[in-house]
Amino acid sequence: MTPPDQALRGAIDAAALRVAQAKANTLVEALPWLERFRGALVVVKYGGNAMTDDTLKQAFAEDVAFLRYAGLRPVVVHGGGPQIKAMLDRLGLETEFKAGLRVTTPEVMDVVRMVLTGSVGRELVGLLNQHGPVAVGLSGEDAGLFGARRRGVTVDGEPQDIGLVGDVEQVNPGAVLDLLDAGRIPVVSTVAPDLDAEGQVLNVNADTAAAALAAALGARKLVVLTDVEGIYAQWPDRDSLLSRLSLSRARELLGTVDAGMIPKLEACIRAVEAGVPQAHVVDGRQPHGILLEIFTQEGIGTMVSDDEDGDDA
Ligand SMILES: Nc1ncnc2c1ncn2[C@@H]1O[C@H](COP(=O)(O)OP(=O)(O)O)[C@@H](O)[C@H]1O
Ligand SMILES: CC(=O)N[C@@H](CCC(=O)OP(=O)(O)O)C(=O)O
Repeated sequence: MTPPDQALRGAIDAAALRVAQAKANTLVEALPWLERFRGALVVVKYGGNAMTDDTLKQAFAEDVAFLRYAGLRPVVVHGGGPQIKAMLDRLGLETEFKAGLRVTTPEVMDVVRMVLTGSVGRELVGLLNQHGPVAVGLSGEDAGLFGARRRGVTVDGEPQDIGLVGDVEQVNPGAVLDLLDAGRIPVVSTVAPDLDAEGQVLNVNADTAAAALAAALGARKLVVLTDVEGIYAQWPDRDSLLSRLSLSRARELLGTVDAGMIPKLEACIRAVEAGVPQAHVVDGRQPHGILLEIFTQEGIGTMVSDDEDGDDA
């Protein structure tokens, strides 16, 4: 007869095996996606409010490291609006947003550069490098990565000056490609030299910079993380979440989305127009949202593609 302690060990071993088998099944379910995306270049835009929680930051770093070790080539472009605001508050400087973009004086520009490149980028590099010496930070100023031109906005039909804010007009992706070829994860902050004023740098919205970079790199996907489930047809009606959007429907929707979603939707449209097959707006509050998007049939969030039959709106 089996002694009681051995019978117990048998039961525990069987339970542990079942758990291990479930894990193996999960890994095997990801196999078709691993095959499909092996070597694929994916630009992930991380920022805003999805970047303020420590647990979510760790999960983000795990996801990006996972992509790298699974054989994809992730590139991170980060924002840092809340972190810039916190530093401006500490310094007693006020700023306002017009059409989703920060009005940027020379004083504010110094803070934006210091926070994005000197603090937020450094922190992300540190988190990623907990998984191996893979991440390298750079800004749009490094190796001529970005060239930008000043832009204004239109509010209620009136053109308005917003100071040292630019749009990326030139991308020289050599430095990013060198890092990818060396097996690194580039982490890009979106401060960019002004093409019209030597020595001047401009504040570039991170969503639009991510789109420009994804286009220049010929990325397979652009994934924009945010603080809602995706793009809603009738914001804030929570029943109107869109899972797929064609380019033409996305362009129509631009007229109806508000503030923060404008640069994200614009970014998806620009990337897809420039040949990126799929651009996604994904909930960054959902731990491991990037993996859910890339490695599951259902995906999450909203996908913009040039498939005109691909609407669910
Ligand atoms: N149609 C829409 N679908 C989803 N969100 C929308 C829409 N229109 C406006 N929004 C707003 O856009 C916000 C996301 O933009 P923002 O706060 O700038 O994001 P982040 O901080 O992630 O960069 C959402 O929290 C929501 O309040
Ligand atoms: C011109 C402009 O608005 N630039 C942004 C750059 C950072 C950013 O885009 O950060 P999020 O992705 O976190 O919003 C800013 O100053 O806040």
